Amino acid sequence: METTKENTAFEEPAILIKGLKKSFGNLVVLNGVDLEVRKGENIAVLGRSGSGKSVLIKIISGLLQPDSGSVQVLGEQVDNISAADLQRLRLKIGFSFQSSALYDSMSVRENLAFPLVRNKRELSAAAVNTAIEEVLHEVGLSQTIMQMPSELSGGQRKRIGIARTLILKPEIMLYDEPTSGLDPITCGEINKLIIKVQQQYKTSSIIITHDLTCAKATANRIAMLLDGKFLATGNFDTVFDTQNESVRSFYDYNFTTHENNK
Ligand SMILES: Nc1ncnc2c1ncn2[C@@H]1O[C@H](COP(=O)(O)OP(=O)(O)OP(=O)(O)O)[C@@H](O)[C@H]1O
Repeated sequence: METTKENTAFEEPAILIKGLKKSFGNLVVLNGVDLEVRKGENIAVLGRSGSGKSVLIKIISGLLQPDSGSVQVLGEQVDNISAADLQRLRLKIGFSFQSSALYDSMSVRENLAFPLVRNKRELSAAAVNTAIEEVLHEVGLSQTIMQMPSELSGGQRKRIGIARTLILKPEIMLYDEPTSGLDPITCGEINKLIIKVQQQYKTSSIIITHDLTCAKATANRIAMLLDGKFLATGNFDTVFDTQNESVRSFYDYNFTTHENNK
């Protein structure tokens, strides 16, 4: 499956961040971040451990307040939004957590029904069932409907976690390390699913990852977070065709090692 390439004409931005700053005490984490995620676009955010990637997505989803700067999500100013508007906006944002965040005591069916029953109370039982069947089909796991999370593989848990997010038909997807802890073949399947979600659900996505194979496969553009700012943004080959030592060492350490280990 092919990703849409960087020069595709995307519409207005889904996420627009300007001059974003965030510190914790003396620790400056984000120091003037600018980022535009266009509608329908997948952006991979790369950066070393502790560089502020998770802080960035927490600010985008309104879980953390920035110190200064402007954060616009689907036309709403998240840095200055009422609690009710934020709650409404969050329904349009899907999170795929590193841990998959499934409820272990619930079956796959119950895990998928949960967000619908909680957020779309108007839906009939039949409509809930149809939505569950559809989304399971999309992630290729129809057969797991009656299983418990403990009976699923790591890759299957990730897929069900993504399905649970997709069932609310989000406009934005935030993937936190979607391929971490998975073998290369399962990583490839998750990468294909991320592209399928982009194409089928028309989502705009931020993919936080250390896995450069994932970034290359899934993202229209890469953004490298270094020293509190996006040092380089562009398509994969452009970003890594550089003499910048920090960017090169990130590539050499992560990608060369990863590729050689295949
Ligand atoms: N609520 C908080 N209070 C204090 N410090 C925090 C808080 N949240 C994050 N930090 C600090 O901000 C820095 C960036 O954290 P963040 O979790 O965004 O890193 P990351 O780039 O996602 O790292 P990793 O790739 O390891 O997940 C870290 O030094 C972290 O300790």
